[in-house]
Amino acid sequence: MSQAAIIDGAGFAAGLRARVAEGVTAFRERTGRAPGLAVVLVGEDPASQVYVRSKGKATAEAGMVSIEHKLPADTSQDELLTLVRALNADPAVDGILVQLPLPPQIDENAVIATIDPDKDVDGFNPVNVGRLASGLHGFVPCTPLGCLMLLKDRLGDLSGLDAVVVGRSNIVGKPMAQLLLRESCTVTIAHSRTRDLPAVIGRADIVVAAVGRPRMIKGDWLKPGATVIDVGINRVPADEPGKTRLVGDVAFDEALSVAGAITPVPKGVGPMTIAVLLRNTLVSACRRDGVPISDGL
Ligand SMILES: Nc1nc(=O)c2c([nH]1)NC[C@@H]1CN(c3ccc(C(=O)N[C@@H](CCC(=O)O)C(=O)O)cc3)C=[N+]21
Repeated sequence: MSQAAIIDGAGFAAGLRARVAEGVTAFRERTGRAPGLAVVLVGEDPASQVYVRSKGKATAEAGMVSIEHKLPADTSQDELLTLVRALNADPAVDGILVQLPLPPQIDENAVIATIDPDKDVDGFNPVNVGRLASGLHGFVPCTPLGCLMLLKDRLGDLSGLDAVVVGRSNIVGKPMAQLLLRESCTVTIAHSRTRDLPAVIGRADIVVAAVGRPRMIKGDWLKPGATVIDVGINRVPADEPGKTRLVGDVAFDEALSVAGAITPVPKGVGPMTIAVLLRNTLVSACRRDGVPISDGL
C-alpha cells in the first residue's frame, strides 16, 4: 500500500524564520532600527497566553522587537481602541496583532477596523480583505498564506488543480479560497450545510481542512494522491487517562494510505502561522521604510 509523504510544516517554518532573520539583519543595517511587532492580549485565557508567549519568543529570535500589551479581562472597548490608535501612531510599531477571541463586551469587528491596514499583519482589516479579493498588495492572513507556501513547495504550479476548502471562516476558509483562486485553482468552499461532503472532497487534488472538528474528514473520502493541509488544532482525550493530545480535522492515520501528502498536527500548519506573522512584520517594516523586500519571503 502507498504511504503519503508527511509535510514538514515545522521544518519549513524554521527555514522561513531563518530567512526572515537574515532579512531583519539587512533591514537593521540599512535603517538603523529593528522591525517592531505589537501583540495585544485581553484577558487570561491560558491557550492565548501560550500563543502570545511563543510569538514573543519567535519575534525576539528573528531580531525584531516584541511589544506586548496585556490588558485585564474587563477592559472596555474604548480603552482597547485607544491603545490600538496609539500603536497606529507609534513609528516603532510595524505590525499590530490583537489576539482573538476578545471578551464579550468588545466588538471584534470594531477593533479590527481600527488597526491601520498598513500595520495589520494578521490581514483581518476589511481593507486587506478587499485588497486580497481585488488582487492588490496588502497583508494576507498568516495561516492561509502558510498553507499556500506549503502547497507550492510540494506541488509547484497549482494552476488548474481542483481545490476544496472545508470551512468558511474569515480567518482561514475565505482567505484560503481567495489565495487558491489567485493561483488559478478551481475552488470549492464546503461548509456545515454542504450536501454530500465526501463526494465534494473526493474530487479534490487539494483539500484544506479548517472546520475545527476532530478527525471529521475520513481517509476514504479522499481522492488517491490528494495533497491534504490540515489546519485543525483540536484537543482530545489521549489514550492515557487524564491526558489530552492535539489532533487535526482529518483522520490522519486513515488518510496516510490514500493521500499523496499530508500535514501532521502538531508540527504542520501551526508553526507556519507564527513564521508568516514574522514574515508579514518584516514586509511591513520594509514597505514603511521603502526598503526592497528580498526573495524567499
Ligand atoms: N489575532 C490573532 N492572530 C492569530 O494568528 C491567532 C489568534 N489571534 N488567536 C489564536 C490563534 C491560534 N494561533 C496559533 C498559532 C500557532 C500555533 C502552533 O504553533 N501550534 C503548534 C502546537 C502548539 C501546542 O502544542 O499547543 C503546532 O501546531 O505544531 C497554534 C495556533 C494563532 N492565532
